Amino acid sequence: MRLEKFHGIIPAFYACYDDQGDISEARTNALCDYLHEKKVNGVYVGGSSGECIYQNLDERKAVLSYVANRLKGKMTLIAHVGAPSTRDSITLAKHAAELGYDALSAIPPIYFKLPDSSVYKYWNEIIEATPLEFIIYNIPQTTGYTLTTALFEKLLANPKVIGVKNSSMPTMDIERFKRVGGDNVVVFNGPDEQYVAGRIMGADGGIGGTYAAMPELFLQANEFFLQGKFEEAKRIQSCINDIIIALCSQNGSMYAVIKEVLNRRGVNIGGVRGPLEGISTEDLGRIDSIVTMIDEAVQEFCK
Ligand SMILES: CC(=O)N[C@@H]([C@@H](O)[C@H](O)[C@H](O)CO)[C@@H](O)CC(=O)C(=O)O
Repeated sequence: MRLEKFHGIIPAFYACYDDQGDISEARTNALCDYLHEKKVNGVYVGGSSGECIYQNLDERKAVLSYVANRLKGKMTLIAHVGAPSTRDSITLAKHAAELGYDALSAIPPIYFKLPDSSVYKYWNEIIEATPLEFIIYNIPQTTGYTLTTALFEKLLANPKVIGVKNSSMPTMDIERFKRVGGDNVVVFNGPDEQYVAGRIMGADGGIGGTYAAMPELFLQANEFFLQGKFEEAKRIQSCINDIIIALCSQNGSMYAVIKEVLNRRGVNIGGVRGPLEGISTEDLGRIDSIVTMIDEAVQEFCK
């Protein structure tokens, strides 16, 4: 199937900084190699987890280049090119197209509350800027904008629009988008806490911010789903949720905690950029327990 390359487990790629807080090519490569080794289906580069909102245009272009240079031909590559202005989004889109990304994606416009007509125009101008296919990014909790099924349907009139990454919390939204698009579109589950539920409601896979901290568990959850082992899928999701709650309950932001988890797992990608909070001394001991939770879950479920 044409869209099959977008199915499965697609981690949202993290920002990889050096010790001074600048984008690091070497650390970006290390994260690429780690995810390739884990056999994930693709990566979503430069989205929320990529801290795109805290990076300038040159930095975002550099990240897109480093990842493409390392992973092109090895897995599916999706470039998130949403930026405050249409102009910058198009610059990023053209750059991603030159690098051979498989698809583009973008959040709706941020900061000003704009009408549907402006959102439609924004996405369409990005879509028309390159030959690449496009995945809409619906994440109302951070953008304040909720994609309706009516606008989704209107966007799907353009054959370059192949799906939606849905990060809103109700799994019903996944069911509704799938209902509108059918087999010709790919719907990604966004909230990692309900990966299994999202799959049951019609998602073809997921793009998630915690996948890279525990790729084995999400790959296994996906396998359980595909094999129709719903009891096991429910149990692994429950374990994943305990881990996500722990990742989100520290003094440091979730991304800072995940980066330290990765560090303990042998991949140093630096810290986070302010205003995201870094980890505290108190967090360090608790992060040991989170790593243990992940290791034990991998032992239990991924034989
Ligand atoms: C609101 C939010 O950030 N949602 C995340 C989730 O993966 C989220 O990190 C996870 O479910 C933990 O709450 C993704 O849907 C977005 C994402 O991964 C990205 O664009 O990087």
